[in-house]
Amino acid sequence: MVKRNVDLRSDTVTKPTEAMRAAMAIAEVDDDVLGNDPLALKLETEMAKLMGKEAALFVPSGTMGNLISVLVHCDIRGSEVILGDNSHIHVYENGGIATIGGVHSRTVKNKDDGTMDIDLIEAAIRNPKGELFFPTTRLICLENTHANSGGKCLHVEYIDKVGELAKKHDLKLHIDGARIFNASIALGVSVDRLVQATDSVSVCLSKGLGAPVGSVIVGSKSFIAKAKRVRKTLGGGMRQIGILCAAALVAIKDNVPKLATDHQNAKLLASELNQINGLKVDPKSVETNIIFLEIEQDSKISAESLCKNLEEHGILLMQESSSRIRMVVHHQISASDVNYTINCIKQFVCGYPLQSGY
Ligand SMILES: Cc1ncc(COP(=O)(O)O)c(C=O)c1O
Ligand SMILES: C[C@@H](O)[C@H](N)C(=O)O
Repeated sequence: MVKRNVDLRSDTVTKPTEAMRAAMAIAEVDDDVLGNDPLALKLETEMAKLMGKEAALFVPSGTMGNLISVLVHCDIRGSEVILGDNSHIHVYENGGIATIGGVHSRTVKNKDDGTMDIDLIEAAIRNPKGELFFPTTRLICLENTHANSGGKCLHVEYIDKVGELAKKHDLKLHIDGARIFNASIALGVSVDRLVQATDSVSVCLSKGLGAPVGSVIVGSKSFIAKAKRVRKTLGGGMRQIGILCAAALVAIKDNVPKLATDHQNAKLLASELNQINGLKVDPKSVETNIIFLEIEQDSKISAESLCKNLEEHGILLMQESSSRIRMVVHHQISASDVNYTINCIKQFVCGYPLQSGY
């Protein structure tokens, strides 16, 4: 069997396509801090329209997109944000909203479907009468799809309800939409309708969309004007970013249509994995491109030994714990790569002979 490279660590690992590189090579550029980079303006205009918001801003990363959004909404010291205890902002962004923004986090438990119970969100909102003791709640953050729940989609009805709750209490609503296009395709709901109730969204260009770098935040003109200042303060104002925006424009055109295939390949991988003794995956729980695989307790293998063995076959996975592995499918993973991966796993876990033909 011919060894091949199959990188399932994340959808952040994709390499620019030839079409992206060609667009980058001929990109017309200017100084974006001075507001003149033509492809940045084109990308921001296109993304604002796609997301149904007044304006957009290119930022270097999804982490910075979330940080800027929270800092704009919570621009008064002593502000508090309600967010999921298993959300990316709370778990993987170095507590930046606190360490840099002085914003206090009030977590609500994320349910298995990535949502937070709406009654618990409302209960977490501080009573203004207690202002002598309490921070002031100013923002609710959701995440769609929800990565740590396995790429679960938050439905538009739920987002609308949280939006109504935010309005009722004069709060803002932000969505970490790193994979919002995955949610849109999986749910069959347009992105602009999915985020209609929000005040801001951070959209990753460099995940499922496959661009090499960047995210875009969208919101009102006033929100984006403030966001541009915070971006500059954080050192995120860059110069000839048309080179990056050129690739992003290709990514949006070429790769949004491929997300459905990513989801199919993830479901194929999950259903095949689930048939292997000692491994546990719930194929029904795979809604988009992320799979969490559990190694059963009495299994003779561990997550570490499986990852190590597969690495020898060119397959890269993300080990989450001694018994848990994450696999993320993207547009540079084919059905044949999935079958190759399954073949290698079967050989290691069950001792099946490696089938040729891959
Ligand atoms: C849900 C989610 N939000 C935000 C981010 C941050 O994006 P970046 O890695 O570009 O900072 C990631 C992962 O990278 C993510 O999975
Ligand atoms: C690990 C995390 O930061 C990244 N967003 C990923 O999903 O790979």
